[in-house]
Amino acid sequence: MPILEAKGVRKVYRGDGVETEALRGVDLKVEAGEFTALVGPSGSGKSTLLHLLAGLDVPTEGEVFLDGVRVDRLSRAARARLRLEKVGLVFQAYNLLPVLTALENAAFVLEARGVERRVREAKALEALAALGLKDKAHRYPRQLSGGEQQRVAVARALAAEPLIVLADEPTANLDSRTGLALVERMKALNEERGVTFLFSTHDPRLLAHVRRVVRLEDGRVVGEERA
Ligand SMILES: Nc1ncnc2c1ncn2[C@@H]1O[C@H](COP(=O)(O)OP(=O)(O)OP(=O)(O)O)[C@@H](O)[C@H]1O
Repeated sequence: MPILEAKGVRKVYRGDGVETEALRGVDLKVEAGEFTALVGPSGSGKSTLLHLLAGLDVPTEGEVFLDGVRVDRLSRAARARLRLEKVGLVFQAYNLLPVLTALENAAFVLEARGVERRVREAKALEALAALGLKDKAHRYPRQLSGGEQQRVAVARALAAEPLIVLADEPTANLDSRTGLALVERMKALNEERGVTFLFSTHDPRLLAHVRRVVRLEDGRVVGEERA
């Protein structure tokens, strides 16, 4: 059974009298343990597909499954619960909470899951350290640069040790050293803990490690390569 699946997915955005068909019938299966990249030109539907697979939004038509559960039929609250248990998100739009420190942000998902303070802080600190942010753990987001804030968001996704990580351009805005550290951390989680990764990227450092590349164009899957 695939861990992520989109079947005949269409997504139409409606607003201001304009309709945009962002996805035009996408079929995609991702098996547990994959380290897969979504590529394609700007506007091809990569972010939309990641949002639907994460259950952040629902398709206009078609079906979406996450670890065997049909997510597009669930309520918003049930989708949020499923995400909390199983999915780490690295999306620009789901950023840090300004009133929490980097450490508290990185520990946030674990806290929501009811993990005790000592354990969640140790895990959050380890994730921050792996991304070169140990000495900034007690700063608030406004005291961090944009790239540092993004690394905290990545630490939050990884600290929770989810089954699946969905990420939209995770290495964008990172300097080359940090970008590489992130790629290595993702790869290690994939190989050592079997975490499934699906991410959009243009980054050659990240593409060098993927075993499968799915290409989207104009809302459709137009090709696939396996290394
Ligand atoms: N909330 C929205 N409302 C209306 N149209 C949207 C919305 N989000 C995305 N779109 C449109 O849907 C299409 C697909 O957008 P999407 O963000 O999924 O592409 P993308 O491949 O991730 O692009 P990029 O690489 O630039 O991030 C585009 O035409 C975009 O303008």
